[in-house]
Amino acid sequence: MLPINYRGASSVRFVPGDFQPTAEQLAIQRCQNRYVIAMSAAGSGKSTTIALKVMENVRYGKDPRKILVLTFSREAAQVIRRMIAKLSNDAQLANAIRCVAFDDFCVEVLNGFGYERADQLSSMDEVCAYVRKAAANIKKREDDRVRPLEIALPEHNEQIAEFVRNARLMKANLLSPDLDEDETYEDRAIRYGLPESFFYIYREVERVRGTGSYYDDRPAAWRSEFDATFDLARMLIETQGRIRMPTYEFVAVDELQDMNPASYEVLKWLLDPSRESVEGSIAAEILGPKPVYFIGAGDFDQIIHGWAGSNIRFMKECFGAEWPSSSVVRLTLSSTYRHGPIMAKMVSALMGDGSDNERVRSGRSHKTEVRVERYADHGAAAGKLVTALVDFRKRGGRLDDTAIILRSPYQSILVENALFEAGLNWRIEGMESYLMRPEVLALRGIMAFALDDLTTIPGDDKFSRVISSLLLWQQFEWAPERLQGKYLKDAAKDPGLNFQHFLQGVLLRPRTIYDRRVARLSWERQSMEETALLERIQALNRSGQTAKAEELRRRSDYESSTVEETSEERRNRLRLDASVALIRGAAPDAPAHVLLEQVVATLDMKNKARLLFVDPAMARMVSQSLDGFVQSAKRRNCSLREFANWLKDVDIALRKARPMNTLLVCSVEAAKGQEFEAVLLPFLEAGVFPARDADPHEERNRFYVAVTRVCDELTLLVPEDEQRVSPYVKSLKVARSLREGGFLDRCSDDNR
Ligand SMILES: Nc1ncnc2c1ncn2[C@@H]1O[C@H](COP(=O)(O)OP(=O)(O)OP(=O)(O)O)[C@@H](O)[C@H]1O
Repeated sequence: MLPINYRGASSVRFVPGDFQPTAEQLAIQRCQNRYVIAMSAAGSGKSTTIALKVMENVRYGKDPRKILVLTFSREAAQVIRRMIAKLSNDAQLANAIRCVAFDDFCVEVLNGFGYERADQLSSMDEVCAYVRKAAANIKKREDDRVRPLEIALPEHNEQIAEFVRNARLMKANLLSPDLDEDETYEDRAIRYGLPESFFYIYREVERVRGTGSYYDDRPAAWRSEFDATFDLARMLIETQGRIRMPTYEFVAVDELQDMNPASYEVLKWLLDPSRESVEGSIAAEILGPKPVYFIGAGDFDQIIHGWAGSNIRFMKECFGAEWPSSSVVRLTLSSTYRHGPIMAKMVSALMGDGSDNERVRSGRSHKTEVRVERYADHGAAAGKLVTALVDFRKRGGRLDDTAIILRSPYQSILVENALFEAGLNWRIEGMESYLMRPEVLALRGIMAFALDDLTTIPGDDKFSRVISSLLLWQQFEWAPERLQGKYLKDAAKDPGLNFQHFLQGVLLRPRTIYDRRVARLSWERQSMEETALLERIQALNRSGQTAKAEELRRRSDYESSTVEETSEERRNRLRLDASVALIRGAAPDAPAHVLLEQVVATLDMKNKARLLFVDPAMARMVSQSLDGFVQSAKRRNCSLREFANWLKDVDIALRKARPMNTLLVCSVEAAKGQEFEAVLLPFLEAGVFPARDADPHEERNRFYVAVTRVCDELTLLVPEDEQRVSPYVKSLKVARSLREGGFLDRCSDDNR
C-alpha cells in the first residue's frame, strides 16, 4: 500500500496532503494500547510513525503542549519536528510540541529547580581535570592516615580515559557512587568486575562534582554528557517523584535502542500518572490520575552508544517489564520506504546471519543507485568525491540534500579542501571543521605570528580560539577566567597587537614567580592586586615607614624578575621559539609543507598528543590530523604565506556557507536519524572503517547507520587494492544484490 506521490530529488519526500500511511503504520497510529513499542529496521518509517501518532493525539483533542517527543540527539529531534510540520502542514503545531534530546530535557528540568546552572562540559579532556583533582584528594587523605589504603590512582591519560568511560557506564546503569548499607568496596569490585580503586575514585569525583541531593543546597558544579539524565534520575528516586516535573499526556521516544537504566528511570516518572495527584491538582484528586500514553520506536542494529550504557539485554529484559502486559503492544514496521530493493538486499547481507533471509523489504519501487568507486590514495578519493558530486549536481541532484559521512574527524581535511577547490559549499555537523581543530589552530596561530599577518585567521572569535589552542599545546597553565571577560574584549579591539603581545610577552618569555602566581587569577583580580600593592607602598611612604615600603617594592621586583620554570615549561617555550625562528629564517618561497613538517617535529606535537588527550583514539586522530594538514600543504605546493592565505580563503568560504545549496559533511553519530537523497562514504578501508581497536559489533552498526541514510544514490569509495577494502563493503555483496535486484547493469564495480 504505497500510493504516494514520491518526489525523488527533494528533502520533502512526500506531498503533505498525499501522504498515505501503510497498514502497519495505521495499526500503530490507531492502536489504543497505552504502551506501544515498535522495533524495526532503518528507514522503515519509525520516526514518521511517531509523527503520525503525535498528530493522531492532537486530532483526538490532546493539547500539543502536553505532548513530549524525546530523542537521543539534537539532529534527530529536529527531524521529528520537521516531520510533524510536513505531515500536518502546520509549522505552528510542530513548534508547540516539545521535541528535544533526552539529556537536554533533563538539563532543562534540573535548571527549573532554581539552582545556579552547572557548567556543561563537552569533552572528556575537560572532565579529566576533575578526575585528577579527585585522585589528588584521595592521595592526600590516605597520606594523612596512619595506615593508608593501597589505592591505584589513575595518573596517565589512558587510565583516566578508561576511568571516565567506566564511570559513564556506572551512571548509565544508575549505580550510586555511595555504597549501599553493609556493602564494601570489595563487594562492588567483585560484582562489577572492576578494581576497588575505581569505586573510591568514582565516589570522590562525584563528591567533587556535587551531584547534590535534592534536599541539599549544593547544586552540581559541572555536568558532562548524560550527567543531567543521571542526576535527574537519582533525584526522582530519592524524592520518590515529589519534585516538580513537567507533566505530559503523551510521551514518545525515538531511537529507543539508546535507552539505558538512567533514562528509563526518568521516562518511568514521566509516564507515571500518580504524579498528577502528588502535584495536588483538584481534578486529578476527584477523577483520579489521567493515564499517560507512550510510543517508543527503535532499531537494535543502530546501537552505537554502548559507552553510554545502551544495550540490547536491558531493552529486551528490563524495559517496560513492570507495565501490565495487557497494556503493552509490540508492533512492527517491516518495509523500508527510504531506499529501494537493492539497498534492502545489501542491508540484509550486511546485517544478516549468512542465510538468505531478508532483514528488511523495500516498500519503494523507486531504485537506489549504488556505485563503488576505487581510489589509489586518500587524495585521489577526495578528488573522486568531488567528481561524483559535480556529476550528481549536473543530473539535477540537490547538494543541500547530500551528505558525505565520515568515520573520523581528521578525514575532513582532504574532503573540505577538495570541496573548496571545486567551489562547492559545505557545512559541518557532529564535528568541527579541520580549520578549527586545536592542533590546526595552534599551527595557524604560529604561522600568523611568525609571518606577522593575523589577517590569515578570519573571524571575531579568532583571538580566544587561537590562544586557547596555543595554551593547550604549550601545556601552559592559565586560569579559565583569564580567557574570559575584560581581557578578551580588550584584546578583540586590536587582535593583531594583542596577539603579538600574548606570544611575545606570555608564551615566549621565561615565566617568573610573579607570572606563575597571577596565572591563577583573573585579569581583573590581578589588576586589583597590583593597585592594592601600589596603594600600600604609597601609604607606607606617606606614614614615614619607608623601609617597609622599600621592602615591599623589593619583594615585588624580585617576584617579577626571578624566573621560575619547570623543565617541561622551558622545553615547550624553547620549542615554540625555535619553530618561530625556523619560519622566520626560511626563504620566502620555501615550501609550506616542508616548514610545517619541521614545525610539527620541533614542537613534538605527535608525542605531545598522547600526553594531552586523554582518549588514546583521540591522540591517534590528532596525529592523523597533523599528517593530513601537512599533506594538504604539500598538495598546494606553495610557500607558507600563500598557504596561510589559502587557508584564510577556505575559512571564509566555510563561514559564509548557508544551508541553501550547501552539502553536509558529518559524523555517523550526527547522521543518525537523518536521511539524504545522496550519500557518499569515502575511505572505506580496513583499519579506517572499521577503525582499529573499535568494538567490532558497534563498528558494524555504525557502518549500517551510515549506509542506511541514503534514499536515491549511494557512493562507496574503496581502495584499489582489494586486500584493503573494508570488510563491511565486502559484506554488502554489492554485485550480487544488484544482480538479484535485476539491476546488474547499474553496478559500476565488480565488488562481490
Ligand atoms: N507510508 C509511507 N509512504 C511513503 N514513504 C514513507 C512512508 N512512511 C515513511 N516514509 C518515508 O520513509 C523514509 C524513512 O522514514 P523514517 O525516517 O521515519 O524511518 P526511520 O525508521 O525512523 O529511520 P531511521 O531508523 O533510519 O532513522 C522517510 O523519507 C519517510 O518520509
